[in-house]
Amino acid sequence: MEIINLGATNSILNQFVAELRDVTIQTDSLRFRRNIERIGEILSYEISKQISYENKNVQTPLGRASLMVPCSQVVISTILRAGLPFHQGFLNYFDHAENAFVSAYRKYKDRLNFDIHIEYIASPRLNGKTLIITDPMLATGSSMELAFQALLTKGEPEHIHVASIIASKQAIHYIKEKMPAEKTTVWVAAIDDQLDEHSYIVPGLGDAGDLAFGIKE
Ligand SMILES: O=P(O)(O)OC[C@H]1O[C@H](OP(=O)(O)OP(=O)(O)O)[C@H](O)[C@@H]1O
Ligand SMILES: O=c1cc[nH]c(=O)[nH]1
Ligand SMILES: [Mg+2]
Repeated sequence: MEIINLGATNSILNQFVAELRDVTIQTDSLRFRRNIERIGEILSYEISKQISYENKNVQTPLGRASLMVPCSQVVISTILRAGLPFHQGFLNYFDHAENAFVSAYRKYKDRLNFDIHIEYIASPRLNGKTLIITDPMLATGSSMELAFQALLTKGEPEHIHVASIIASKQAIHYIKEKMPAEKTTVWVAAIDDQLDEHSYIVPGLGDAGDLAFGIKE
């Protein structure tokens, strides 16, 4: 399984990640959502280099231009709710893509222990398609694994791109074990070393869903 950490190369991407993490900036929820969206756009561009292309002739006012254009059938899927602005970033570029949505939330058994619950899925058929699963945070990796399992009930994708912003080292190891190595590529903007006792990424950025949409009851 290929793991691509785009934050390891200097680019404007890291300014957006820094603003997501910064306690003095991240409370501006409009900027927080927009930064997530912008990172979605950057990851889309990078992922677009790995899909299939075909030749197309285009009639211009002055002649015919021959160029290579994407021909993969792309499905952008997102894990609610923090994934929503990230999804929009992908859709800004893959504007012809089909879309899928999966819900996942942590149901706490006590203060520290939880199970991930999936209650909702809306997806097209996935057979033979390029599936991009977007979620800004990969903490334990469980939400990603279970969302992927839920999506598999809709068919077998040809290739899977897992797209995230901050992943823990633990989540990277977990995803490597749980997802098909031969046809999964993982794209992240940062890999952080630790999880705290609540399974939040450290240093991470806090709770992405709450920062984007407000604290839930
Ligand atoms: O890797 P995991 O340990 O499963 O954690 C990561 C999940 O946590 C966040 O969602 P959260 O459960 O906070 O829901 P929310 O987006 O509604 O806030 C995030 O968007 C992932 O889906
Ligand atoms: O660090 C984390 C872990 C789960 N969900 C988040 O939003 N942040
Ligand atoms: Mg959350």
